Amino acid sequence: MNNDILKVLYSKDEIDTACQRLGKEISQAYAGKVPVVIGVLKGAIFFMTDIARHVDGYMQIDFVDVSSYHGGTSSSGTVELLQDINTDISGRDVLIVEDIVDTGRTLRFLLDLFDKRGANSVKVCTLLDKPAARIVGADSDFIGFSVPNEFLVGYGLDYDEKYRNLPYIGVLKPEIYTNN
Ligand SMILES: O=P(O)(O)OC[C@H]1O[C@H](OP(=O)(O)OP(=O)(O)O)[C@H](O)[C@@H]1O
Ligand code: HPA
Repeated sequence: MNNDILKVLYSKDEIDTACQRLGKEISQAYAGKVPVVIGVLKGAIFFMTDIARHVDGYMQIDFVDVSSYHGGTSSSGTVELLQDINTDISGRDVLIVEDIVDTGRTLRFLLDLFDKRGANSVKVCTLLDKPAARIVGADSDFIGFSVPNEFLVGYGLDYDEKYRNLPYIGVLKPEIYTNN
């Protein structure tokens, strides 16, 4: 285990099992449809590619890059659109794929953006949901794990751009971010 990690919250096997379950739920929800599945960079890249392989049927994929955490463990409060999707989503069924919903600000921003563009439906799949940290209302339709209000890293989630490549999700030792 990486030395900066206090404890592993979800192992690679537990994440794989959650991806299989969510893949089934999504396959059923979109049976006969071709959703536009939009991964939210950068955190959701690992989850997006894993879950897509558990969904039956056709899908189109795209990515959007937004950011609101600038190196720290708390949201700046402002969501910046760094890179937009290339797909025309008017009349389409959109599935947003997130690694984590924390304050809800990022998800609220994306839900409003895609609604304004005339999507037929916009649903959300998140691996992690942190309800105790919610500041802005933003609900997900497909949820991997409901997590405690702690700062998590691994499997896409970073602190200061580090730890994204850990194969598990862990709690970062508080001294790592309090010393910086
Ligand atoms: O619910 P919120 O408080 O808005 O937090 C959730 C968002 O924060 C993280 O992204 P971040 O802005 O850190 O960018 P990154 O994915 O590139 O790390 C995460 O990937 C979510 O998109
Ligand atoms: O717990 C978290 N860890 C990493 N990035 C995040 N972005 C929002 N919440 C988190």
